Amino acid sequence: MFPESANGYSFEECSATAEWLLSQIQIRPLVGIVCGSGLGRLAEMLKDQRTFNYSDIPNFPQSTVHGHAGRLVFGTLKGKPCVCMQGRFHLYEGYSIQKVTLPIRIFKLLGVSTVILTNAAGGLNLDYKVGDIMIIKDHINMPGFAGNNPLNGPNDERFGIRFPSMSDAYDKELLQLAQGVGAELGYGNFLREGVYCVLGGPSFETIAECRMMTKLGADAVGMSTVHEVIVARHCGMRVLALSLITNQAVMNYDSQEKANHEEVLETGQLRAEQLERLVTTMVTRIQDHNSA
Ligand SMILES: O=P(O)(O)O[C@H]1O[C@H](CO)[C@@H](O)[C@H]1O
Ligand code: HPA
Repeated sequence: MFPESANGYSFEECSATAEWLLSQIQIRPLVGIVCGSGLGRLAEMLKDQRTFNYSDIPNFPQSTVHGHAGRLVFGTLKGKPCVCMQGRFHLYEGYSIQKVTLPIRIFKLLGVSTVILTNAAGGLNLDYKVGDIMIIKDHINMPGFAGNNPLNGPNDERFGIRFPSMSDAYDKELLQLAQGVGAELGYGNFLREGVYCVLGGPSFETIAECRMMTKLGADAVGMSTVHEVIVARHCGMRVLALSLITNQAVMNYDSQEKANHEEVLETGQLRAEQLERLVTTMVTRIQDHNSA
């Protein structure tokens, strides 16, 4: 089955981690940010930082992937209190899906009401170019089809309901705000809106798999984010998610191209500044909501 399947953290364990963090910091974050592969510089935009290595936080898993520093950073973005994961967890690291998504529940217990997730993704849509930023409007959860869902196991109503809807996973108001801010910043010719398909990884996709995902309506493919979105929505936080298209998925048998993590990290560096500007400008404009 899946690693440590259905072994989540209890509400009390999550609360203990959140209370430990709250006892060390002055600020109360309203926005939670997750940095994708190679996109960790975003955390450096925070002012008056207080940083924790994941290894020092009770119950936290460790980052094992190059391009994911493994630090939780608290601070403000233009005065707005934020918490930022400089490095996320992935299923292929061998963690249970509940462990992968634990920080999202911690965000909730810290007082976060809006989550902004970023990721690096392969472009499936033939119109997409490397360096495009895709605002995620919907997802296809492949591990979910196989029964690997972060909400598996007993449901604790203190987090959320047993059967949460996902037709409203990506907040429409935040999506429009991202479009508006992107247009203002002059990102019109590389800002997209599309469907993200998550796979388990860590192997990249075959050509046949990429063709299949395109037929299913996916515009980009990656190995993260969706589990975090499900957990965030389950506990009532609003979600905005952005994919940086770091490489073109290989769709042709004649192609000599091969997906590789180095290219993913390099593209991250090229577009990091624009992505940072988009996220920071958005954060300053977000209206605070207590729940979705
Ligand atoms: O989704 P993030 O964390 O950005 O990372 C992406 O980059 C890695 C592959 O290069 C995979 O982990 C994929 O999911
Ligand atoms: N496939 C899966 N995950 C990814 C890719 C890809 O092409 N690029 C960045 N993350």
